[in-house]
Parts: sequence; structure tokens; C-alpha cells
Amino acid sequence: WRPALLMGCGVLKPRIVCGPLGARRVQQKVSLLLTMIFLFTYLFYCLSGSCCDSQPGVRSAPAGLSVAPGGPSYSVSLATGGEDSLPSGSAFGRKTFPQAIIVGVKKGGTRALLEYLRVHPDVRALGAEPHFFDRFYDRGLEWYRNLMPRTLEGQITMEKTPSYFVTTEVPERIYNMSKDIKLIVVVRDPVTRAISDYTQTRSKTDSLASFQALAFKNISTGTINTSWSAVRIGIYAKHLENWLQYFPLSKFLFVSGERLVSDPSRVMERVQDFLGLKRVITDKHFHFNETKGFPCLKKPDRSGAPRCLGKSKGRPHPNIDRDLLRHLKDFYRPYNMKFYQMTGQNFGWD
Ligand SMILES: Nc1ncnc2c1ncn2[C@@H]1O[C@H](COP(=O)(O)OS(=O)(=O)O)[C@@H](OP(=O)(O)O)[C@H]1O
Repeated sequence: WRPALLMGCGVLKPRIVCGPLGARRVQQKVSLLLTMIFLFTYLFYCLSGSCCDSQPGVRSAPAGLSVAPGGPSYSVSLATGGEDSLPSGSAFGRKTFPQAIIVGVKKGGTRALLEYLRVHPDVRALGAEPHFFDRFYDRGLEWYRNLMPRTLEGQITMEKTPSYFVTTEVPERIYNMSKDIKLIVVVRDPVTRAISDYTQTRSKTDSLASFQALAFKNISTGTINTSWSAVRIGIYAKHLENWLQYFPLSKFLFVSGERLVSDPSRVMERVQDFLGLKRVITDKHFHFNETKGFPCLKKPDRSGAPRCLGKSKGRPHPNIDRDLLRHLKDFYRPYNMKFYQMTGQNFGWD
């Protein structure tokens, strides 16, 4: 039996021909078995959706998107929209178009809202801002869908790109993707928002002109420079008019950026209701950090310090002359009133 075994014959397979022919047959069977194992493994891998990820551009982030290891990260650098991670994602589930998007506004509190939502087990959100509908639309809808994290049945896909709210072409483009999408707009007093916007630009630009030099065409007459984006973004009523040509008001949720700071759990109740989610995020999830002056997320198991947003959120603002602030307030007042009327909500900025 020993020579027979060496030649590829088994004790339990007496019908196998011994000698060189038997060895070849055994070799053939082994390679057939290995091929089948490989094919089944690949088939299973593809059924779980993983093999699609190697398509060109699927995992590559758009310009300005930083890719970091998975999970929500609070290191943010937002002038380019680049921050956080692309989702690590499980190998299971499907990549779908978002059912809800935080479309604005820049410096409104959009990062805080998205990070709070990511605590919810039924929310899967892209960490970075994809800027698809304003900057990368020519890459096509499949490119966009492939950026999304995988979702299981019952989970919703989300993203946030605050510049969508003020980009004229975006409402029509989103409408063409989905008429049923839910749209969230975090709004903040347009004067504070403009100063926040300016503070961010100043943190990245050497020798930037003063706020008043940029905000006013003529300081003595108090004429506002509406072509400066930091001013223009705050004319919410004007931007909303454009959106309402495509979506009814019922598709929107307007979130007060101020209340998101002062009462995050109540705001999150509204947001979860609007998204049709179970109220999982409650006051248990928040801790007000006195040093930072903002709410931070508590770790679910209470271990370790609460997670606060990074240094680029909650920057100290420069002092602006009171008269200039009054001029700006006066400028925004009629637009704010119109916005309150359109949304049926008084945000209390006046
Ligand atoms: N929890 C918490 N922590 C820190 N900051 C918070 C928080 N909630 C709301 N905010 C406010 O969010 C402002 C930044 O808004 P955005 O995240 O929309 O900015 S961005 O458009 O994405 O750059 C940011 O503006 P600044 O204070 O001017 O930095 C904050 O006021």
C-alpha cells in the first residue's frame, strides 16, 4: 500500500487507478476542488456586494474629501468641504441614493446635526461632504451612489453638503434624482452666520480684509455688499424660493441652529420624527461642555469623555462694531420676515 499511497492512491478509494495515471487523476480532482472553492468564495463575495467596489472611482474621494479610517471623526477642515471619513461600511447591505440630505446652510450647525444623527442605528451617513450636486455632477449618478455607505433594510442613507442650499442648479438636479427626498436646512441668524463664515475664511487666509470692508460697499451710507458670499448666503428667503419651484414645503425640515446648541435633544426629536425614525437619540446622549460652550455627544457606555466637535467648530468670532451689526440686522430683517412667513416658523433673529 505504501507505494500506492505515494503514487496518489488512497486506502479508502480502492477503485482509483494506481501509478502515474492515478496520481494525475488525484491532482485533477484536487485542482477542480480548489477551483470550485475559489469560485464559490468569489460568488459569495460578489453576492454580498463587495466586488463592485473595485470599479474606477468608486472608493476614490472627490477633490477636497479627506479619507480617514472609519467611524465618525470630529477633525474637520471645512473650507474645501473635506472632513471626516468615508464610511468603513460592512460588506453587507446595498448602496442607495440618499433618502434625506442636509442641504444647508454653511456654518448653520450642519456638522453637529449630522454627527448627532449618526448615533442612530438606522442612519448611515457619508461623513465627508460629497459636493455632488454642485461640483461633481458631471461624474454621474452612479458615481454618487457608489460613494454612499451600505445600508440594510430599514436604514436610511444620508449626506450633508451645506452649499447645496445656495446653488441655483441643485434643486432641479436633486429633484431629477428623487422627488420624494427629505431635505433638512439648518438655519442660523444670518448676521452671526456671516461672521462665522468670515472667521473660517480668515483662519485660512493670510491678510484678509476686515469684516466691515468686505460686508459693506460703502460704510458711511451703510450699503451692504450683497455680492459677498458671506452676506448672500444669509438671504434664506431668496434661496428657498428657488427650491420651492421643485419641492413642496412638506419635504423640508428647517432646524434652528441656535436651538441645536441650546436644546439638542428636543431638536433631535423633531428631526427623528421628520425622518420617520424611532426616537433613539435623547437627552441621554448629550452633555453640555462648559469649556467649549457647546453640547458634546456622550459615549453610549459612559466610558471616557464625551465626544465634542473639533476646533474648527465653535471658533471665537471677532468683535464687530455695533453700528455695523445694526446695519446688517436691518438689511436682513425683511428677508428674515419673508423666510418666517414661507416656513411658518419664527426663528427669533429680530
Ligand atoms: N455641538 C457643537 N459643537 C460645535 N459647534 C457647534 C455645535 N453645534 C452647533 N455648532 C455650530 O456649528 C457651526 C458650524 O456650522 P457647520 O457645521 O454647518 O459648518 S460648515 O458649513 O460645515 O463649515 C459652528 O459655528 P462657529 O461657532 O462659528 O464655529 C457652531 O456655532
